[in-house]
Parts: sequence; C-alpha cells; structure tokens
Amino acid sequence: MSSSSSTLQLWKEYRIPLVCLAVGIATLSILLSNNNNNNNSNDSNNQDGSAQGLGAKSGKTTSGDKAGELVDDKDQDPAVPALPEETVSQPSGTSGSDQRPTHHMGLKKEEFRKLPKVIRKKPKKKQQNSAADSITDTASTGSGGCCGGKNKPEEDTSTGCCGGKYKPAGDVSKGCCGGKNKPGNDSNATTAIEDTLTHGCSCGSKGKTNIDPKDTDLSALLPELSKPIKVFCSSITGTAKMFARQLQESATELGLPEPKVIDIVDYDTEDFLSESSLCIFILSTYNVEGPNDWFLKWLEDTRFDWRVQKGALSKLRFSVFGLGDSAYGDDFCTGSRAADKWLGQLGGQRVWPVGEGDKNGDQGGAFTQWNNALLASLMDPNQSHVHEVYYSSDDEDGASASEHDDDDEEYDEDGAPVKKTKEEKLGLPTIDGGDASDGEMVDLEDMGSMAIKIKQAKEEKALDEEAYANQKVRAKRAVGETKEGKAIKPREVREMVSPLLYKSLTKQGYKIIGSHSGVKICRWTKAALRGRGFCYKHSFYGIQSHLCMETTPSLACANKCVFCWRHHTNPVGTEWRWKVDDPEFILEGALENHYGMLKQLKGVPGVRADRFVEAGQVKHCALSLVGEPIFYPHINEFVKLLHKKRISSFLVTNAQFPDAITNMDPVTQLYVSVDASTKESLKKIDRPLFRDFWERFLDCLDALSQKGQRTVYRLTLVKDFNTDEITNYVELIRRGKPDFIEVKGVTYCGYGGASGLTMANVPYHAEVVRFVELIQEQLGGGYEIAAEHAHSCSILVANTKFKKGDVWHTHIDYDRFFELVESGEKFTSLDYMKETPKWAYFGAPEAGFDPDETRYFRKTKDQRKAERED
Ligand SMILES: Cc1cc2nc3c(=O)[nH]c(=O)nc-3n(C[C@H](O)[C@H](O)[C@H](O)COP(=O)(O)O)c2cc1C
Ligand code: SF4
Repeated sequence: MSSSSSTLQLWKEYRIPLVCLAVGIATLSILLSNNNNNNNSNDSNNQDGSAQGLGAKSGKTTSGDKAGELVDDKDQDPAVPALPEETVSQPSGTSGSDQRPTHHMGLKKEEFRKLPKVIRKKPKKKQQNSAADSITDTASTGSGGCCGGKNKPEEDTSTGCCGGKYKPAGDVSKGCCGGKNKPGNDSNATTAIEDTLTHGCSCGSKGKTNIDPKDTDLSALLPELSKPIKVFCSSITGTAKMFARQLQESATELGLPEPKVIDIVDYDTEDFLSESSLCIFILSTYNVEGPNDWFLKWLEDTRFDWRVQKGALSKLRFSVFGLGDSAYGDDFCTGSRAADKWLGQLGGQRVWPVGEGDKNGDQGGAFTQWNNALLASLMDPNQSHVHEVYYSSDDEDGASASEHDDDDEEYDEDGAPVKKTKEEKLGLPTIDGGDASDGEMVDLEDMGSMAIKIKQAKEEKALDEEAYANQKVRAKRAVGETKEGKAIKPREVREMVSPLLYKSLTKQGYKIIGSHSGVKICRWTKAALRGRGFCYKHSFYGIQSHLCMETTPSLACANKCVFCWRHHTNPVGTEWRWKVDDPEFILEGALENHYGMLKQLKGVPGVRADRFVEAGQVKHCALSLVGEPIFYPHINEFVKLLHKKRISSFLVTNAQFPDAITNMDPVTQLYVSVDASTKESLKKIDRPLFRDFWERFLDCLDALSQKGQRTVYRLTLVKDFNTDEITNYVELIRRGKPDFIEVKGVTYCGYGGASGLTMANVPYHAEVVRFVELIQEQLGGGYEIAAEHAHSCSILVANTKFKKGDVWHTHIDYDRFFELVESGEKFTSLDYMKETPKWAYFGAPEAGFDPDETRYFRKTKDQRKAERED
C-alpha cells in the first residue's frame, strides 16, 4: 500500500472524529472568547447582530455560572426575546451539566425564531439534567443529536459529543438511543419522548431520568395528570385541530389518560373558573372575527372586571401554542399571545412556555418541538411546571396575577394563609361575608372607599384597553367604531376578502365580485345544459337549473357550521365591518361572471344548443351560495334589482339576524336554515359566533312567522349530529309556521380536518324519509310530505294549504310573483302558487326526476371495462 493510499485510508477512518474535534475546539474557543467579551462589556454585545445579541443575553452569566441564571432582562432588545434556560441549546451531545454552555451559539437566526418566545423573568428553580432540558436542547439544535459514538473516541467530551459513552448507535437497551432520536426532527415524536424518559437519552446523552411513564404515579408529577388533559383548539382551516389531535395521540401513547380535544367555541368559558384539568390551548389567529373571539373577550372582560379577583384562574394550569402567519407582520399570533397573557394575568399557572408556529415557516416542526418539550416537561419530576411569560414592553403586564396576589397574602395567628373574598382582595366592604356584586347593602361610610376602588379599576381598564388597542394584542381586527361610547383611534376599514382568502376561494371555483361577493356555477347547471336533469328545486318549485345563478353578496357569515362545504375558509363576523360594495355593481358583476363561466361550457360534450341559448338569460337567483346574504347592508336594494330584471329570489339565511328578517322586503322564497333543534346541538353543529345564538335563532323563527310570502325551513340532516330530537323540531315548526320544510341529507364533499365529518354522517335516502315521516306524524296535521328528489336525497314537507283536493301546488307562478311585487300591494304565498307535476310527488315512480330529462348513471369500473372489450 502506498503512503498516499494509507494516508487516504487513515483519513477515511478518522475524518469524522477529526472534524468533530475541530468543530469542538472552534466552539470552545468561541465560547471562551464570548464569555470574555461578556465579562468585559455587556454593552458591546448588545450592539451586535442577532447572534451576538443572543450571546450578550446569556453572556451575563460567567462561565462558572449555572445555566439560566438570567440577571436582568431590561436591556434586552425587545424585538429579540431572550431565551429561557429551557430553550437554550447546546452543541450537540454535550454531556454533563457542568459542561453545559450558557448560551446558544451556533443557532441560526431562523432556528432561533422558531423557538418559543419566552423570557424567564426570574426562574424560581434551576433544573439540570432533566428530560425536558435535554429534549428541548436537542430539539432546538435541530440538526444535532447524538452521533452514537461514531464521531468521537470514547470518553472524550471536549467536543460536546458523548463519544458513544452511553450507547453505540442503534442500541437502546442501556439507556441511549444511539443517536437514533432527534426529537425536534423525528417524525416519530412519541418514540423520541419515550426514549428520553425511559432511557434517559435525548441525544444530548446527559444521563438517565429512569422514568417509565407506565409505572409512574402521574398525580405525584402533577395532580392534573391523573385525569385527561383538555386540549382546547380554535381553528378555521383545521390546522390547530390537527395539532390538538397530535398532542392527544402522543400524550396517550406516553401513558397519560387520553386527552380531550375541545373546540373552544364548544366550551362554556365560565367553566374555566372552576376547571380542574390541565388545559392546553392551541389557538390560531385571524385578523377577522373568528372562533377565538368569545374566549378572548371573556378573558379580557374577566381580567378587567373589578368584581373579579385577580387570581380568578389561580387553580388553572395551562400552556398555549399559537398558530399564525408572519406575513401578517405585527398581527402575528396576536390571539394566542393575548390568551397566554390574560390567562397568566388571571392567575393561571403556565406549565410550559407559549409556543408559536408560523404558517410561513415550518409550522408543523415548531409544534412537534413544542409538544415534545411540553410532554417531557410534564413527565419530569424535576420540573417546577410553572413558567412565567414576561412582556418586555410592560413588566407588570405579563406577570402572573398569582404573583401579585402573593404580596396581598395575609396569615392568621397560626401562620396559615387567610383566604380573602373578592371584595376583601379589592378592599371593598362586605356584609356578613356577603357578595357586594350580588347587590347586597353596603354601609354608607364605606361607600366612599368603594367608589374610589371602582373608579381606580375603571381607569385601569380604560388604560389597559387603550394600550391593548394600540399594541394590537387582540385577535379581532380593529375597524372604526367606538366602543361603549369611548372613542378609540380611527380604525381602518378593510376589504372582507383578503388576498389569502381570494386565492383560496378562486381555487375552489368562485368568482369574486368586488370585495365581499361571489358567484359560482353549480353542478346542476352543467347537468341541465346537457339535458341530464335539474336539481330538487325543479321538482319542488319549477326552477330549471340552467336558468339559475347561485351567488351571494356576503361571503361572511356568523357561523362555522360543521358541514360548511367551503372548508371554513369564509370570513366570519357578527357585524358588518368591511367595505360595502354597491348593489348594482354586485349584480352586474355576478351576471357577467356567471355568463362568462357558462361560455366556457360551450364546448363541453353533450351541451344542448337550446339549453345553452336559454341559459343566456338568468331567471332565478339562489342567494345561498356561501356566507350570509342577509348580512349585506343593501340586501333589499339588491333583491329589488333582481326583481326588476324579472329574476326570482330564493334567499337563505342562517337564523342569526332577526331584525334583518323583519326588515326584508318580499323575496320569492325566504329560507331559514334550521340545522338543529336544541340549543346544545345547534351550538355543536353551527358553531355560531354569537353568544346569544339560541335567542337570535328563535327570534328569527318568530320573525319568519310574520312574513307573508313563501317561507321555508331548510333542514340538513347530519347523522349523529341533528337527526334525533324530533319533538323539538316539531315545536320549532309550530313556532315559525313555515309554508314548507325542505329536508335534505348532508352532501359529503371531503370535509377534511376542520369539521370531523365523514361519509358515516351522510344519511341514506330511506333514513331521511323515516325522519320526515316521524315529523309528519308528530305534527299531527297541517303538514304533509308533498314531493321528493331522491337523486339528491331531498324531501319536501308542505303546509296543506298548498293542496287543493288531491293536487299539490308547491310550484311557483313566477310571472305572477313579479306582477304582485310591481303592484306594491300586500300579498301572500297563496297568491303565486302553481300546480306540482305528478312525477315530483312523494312516492311517484320517477322519484322527482323529470321524465323529459335523460337520467345519467355513472358507469362502474366493470361496465367501462366491458365496453372497452366489446
Ligand atoms: C383570513 C385570515 C386572516 C388571518 N389573520 C392572521 C393574523 O392576523 N395573524 C396571524 O398571525 N395569522 C393570521 N392568519 C393565518 C392563520 O392564523 C394561520 O394560517 C393558521 O395556521 C391557521 O390555522 P387553522 O388552520 O387552525 O385555522 C390569517 C389567515 C386567514 C385565512
Ligand atoms: S352558514 Fe352556510 S356559509 Fe356559513 S358556515 Fe354554515 S354552511 Fe357555511
């Protein structure tokens, strides 16, 4: 062997340890020089770039200091939060606590930004060698992990590599995963956590924790762990919910009782006051009104309610993970930040620092990392489980209220803490231990001090609100109105459809008109153009689908229904606070886009020329596409324009705006969606934004009963959600006295993560029929099953006033309707009814399919194969 080839062989054998050694030496020298710099001048560090700035933060500890002994946060760059002890990474594989560097040199800025943004104000305990430390450290390092001894001769720790001391690669029996697990990056996160806990290896190889979750008394770790963790999520497009499920799975696999995943809108916020489970919040931020709003508003109100003691949530242990998009700049994760802040201010105890995932970055990775660290921390007996967040803009702000309350603590003669009432804590007078907030009498001489306290609390609230509005620490976007008579800064009025939403809707086939309206061609229009049948409205009311335009003047609505087929990408809101487009503009835009989309169908095989020509003149408008049409401030003008063009109007509302129903001018047919029959199930299925949604819903039914024109209840049946409670439906029918009840099985369109619906929730036609029969039976007269459209699983129940003798008159005389509208006279639904064709009758052999149309059955795979072979 030549000397050059033996050198090459030597290089091949030792190149990895050599590189490792070199990196180690370089790292050590950087550490030393940095510590020197820090000792010499903290100021100079602060002026450096981000990496230097970070070094400066931790540089306040000397090389001999214990990790995490942060001296003072005050001179920290507020834009770059200092890292807590837990998030300070170390060079991969550092073994032994005393070798642990006190800062995170080597972390790239982007990696650093993905870490939880937390500043530990004054760590109460220093934790070393804990599983949580190691797992976080390794996760933070990202590319690090234990090399399994490949990179380093045994026993040499100078480079931060354990040298395989704990385990050769791949062997997990002795407590080291052998570098197999890199929790931050490992897709099998649970295995990573388990290895960390059971084998003591987190690829940081800092030794064993010897915890086997299966044999551990969970309540000894944290009393809350003996029962299921509650994972609250707020989500519109489903990511937060998906993360919640991920947490649920990994915690269960760890041996914890299976956590409950709860949509934040399904939980009564008042219950947080007595909540005894560990609560994890996974919250997405939206700069429009969204599912977080109730919760955040409640937290804010509770925080500033002078009657509520500051430590109202002192029994609550929690942690927050926020989802957002850094493209929103200052608004990034404002919702989750606000929640974390207020939960802390109300006394909640943070078991793990707030984490954040950026849609614009590796959101999933950030969550996995946070999730692993949280669980490892919970399972670690050395952890204190309480972490404070501290906002550099205002020291007091982020401090946990329980901390403030400590100052107030009083002790009885035996040294036991005295439990104060709300009033005592606020210094308010109480009578016989009574609650002043319950309206009990207060001694006159105490009134003065009480008034001062109330005034102080009000001033504090006003100041906080102002700061809150200015700092944009809220999920709701601020748009120009005054709140309770108090002038806040003029707000910017935005467009309803953000660029992101525009992209999402257009991808789904919508044409967006102006800033808040949309139009789309439905599949029945295409079928009708090809002579392949019409939708159920043809059977029930005589509408030919190719003459119908489906549009909405408001893409926003006040619900978040589980069956919403737009996968919850529509904006939500309880009041109109967007720019308002002109009704003429919207109608012209809708027609233009509708005709434009029709033109594209010209060349589709099977399109009939006669139908294509007819389709050039829209005759019906279904104001039901998406969102809440009645929400649009100029809905009456819009409908008037339709009627002027002799286009009929079918308007569907979600029963949340009773005044709008009362003020609505006559439409051809007015629908109310009745998605459930009890308050609980309506909340579950519609997930409304309004807190008084049930009262609003009932008021809408009352308003409907007063309308003269045709009114319809639309029931969309979702199996296991709203198919029971027949008696309640019957009561609602008696209340709103609709002319018709349309019952339809929900259509499955791949609901995805947001709704949790599956094909199993879609009822069969026979099940819909059974449901309707039960309704008819229990109504005991006044209504009968009139028509059906089996093809779309739809059935029409009609008031018997539309039946003359044996002949149903559920169809509409459209010309007559326009005449009645033009006349300006009062009219009723009986004035423009028309006979129903026999083929549409319930039980007819055609089952609602027009016999003049060609029924098209999709061919099976076998049929297609047989055709090809012929
Ligand atoms: C209409 C809209 C508004 C949004 N507003 C914000 C915002 O103000 N701040 C932010 O950080 N992210 C914002 N986002 C981004 C979402 O929070 C982010 O995409 C998140 O991952 C969505 O989670 P989800 O799937 O659980 O709903 C917005 C997204 C949309 C579609
Ligand atoms: S009301 Fe309609 S548009 Fe709004 S979420 Fe429900 S189904 Fe979707």
